[in-house]
Amino acid sequence: MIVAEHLRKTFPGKGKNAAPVIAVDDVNLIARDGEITGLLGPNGAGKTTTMRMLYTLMQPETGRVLIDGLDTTSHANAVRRALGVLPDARGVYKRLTARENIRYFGELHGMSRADIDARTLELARALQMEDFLDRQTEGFSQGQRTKTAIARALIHDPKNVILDEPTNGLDVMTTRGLRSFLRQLRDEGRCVVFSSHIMQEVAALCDRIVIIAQGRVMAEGTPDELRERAGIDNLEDAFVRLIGSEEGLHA
Ligand SMILES: Nc1ncnc2c1ncn2[C@@H]1O[C@H](COP(=O)(O)OP(=O)(O)OP(=O)(O)O)[C@@H](O)[C@H]1O
Repeated sequence: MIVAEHLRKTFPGKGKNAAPVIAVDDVNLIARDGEITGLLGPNGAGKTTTMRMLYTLMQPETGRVLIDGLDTTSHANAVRRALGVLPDARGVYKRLTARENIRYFGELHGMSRADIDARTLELARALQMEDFLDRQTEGFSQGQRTKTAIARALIHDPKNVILDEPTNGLDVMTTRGLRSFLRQLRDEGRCVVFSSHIMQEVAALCDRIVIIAQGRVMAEGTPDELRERAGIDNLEDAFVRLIGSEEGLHA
C-alpha cells in the first residue's frame, strides 16, 4: 500500500528572473493493495515528479510517503525492496541480452541463481517476451525495451509496483498484453500505480483514478464516482470538466 501526504516539490526557474516551477503542490493519495491506481493528467501536470517521490528518487520538500507503512526517508532500503519501478527513462543495458538485464537486477537484490531463473521464466511468459529474451537489447523496439524494463523491475517479486507511462508508444496488441499483465499483478494482491495522460488508458484499467493538473489533485475516485461527481455519463467529458481543460488528455 502506498500513501502520500502533502507532497510538494519545486524546481528553480531557469533563465534570468525566472520564477520557480511548482511541479507538485500538496498532493495526497492512497493506492491500495489489490487495486490499480492511475495517475491521470496532461503533460507537465506533475505525474513523473510525484512518482519519483513515491519511489525514493526525489525527496519531497514537505510531506511524506509511506510504503506498506514505512517512511521512504527513514526506511529507504526496506522501501526499495518492497518496490518495483518502471521509471520514465527505461535505461536497459544495450550490451546485455534481455535475460542478462533481468538477471543483473536479481543479483543486485541478492537473489539465488535458481530463483532468478525461475522468476525470469515466469515474467517472460506473462509479458510474452520469450522470442527476444536472449537477444542483445541494442536495437530493441520500444515495446521490447519496455517489457525488459518491467521484467527487470519485478524480478524480486515486489508487493508494490510503480510504472511511469508503461504503454507510452506501444502498439495496440502490446498495450493489450501489458494491460492484462497489470491486471494479473493486481489479482495477485499487489498495489499497482501507473501514470498516463491518456484518459482511455486509465479508464480501461484502473480501479481508482487520481486526476492531477498543475501539480494538484483535482479529483480522485472510481471511474463511476468521477462520472457522478462531474454529473456527466461520458468519462472523457467528466475528465475535461474535472480538469477544467481539454489540453493533453488525448493520445
Ligand atoms: N528537473 C526539473 N527541473 C526543472 N523543472 C522540472 C524538472 N522536472 C520537472 N519539472 C517541471 O515540473 C512540472 C511537472 O513535470 P512532470 O515531469 O512531473 O510532469 P508530467 O505530468 O509527468 O508530464 P508528462 O506527461 O509530460 O511527462 C513541469 O512544468 C516540468 O517542466
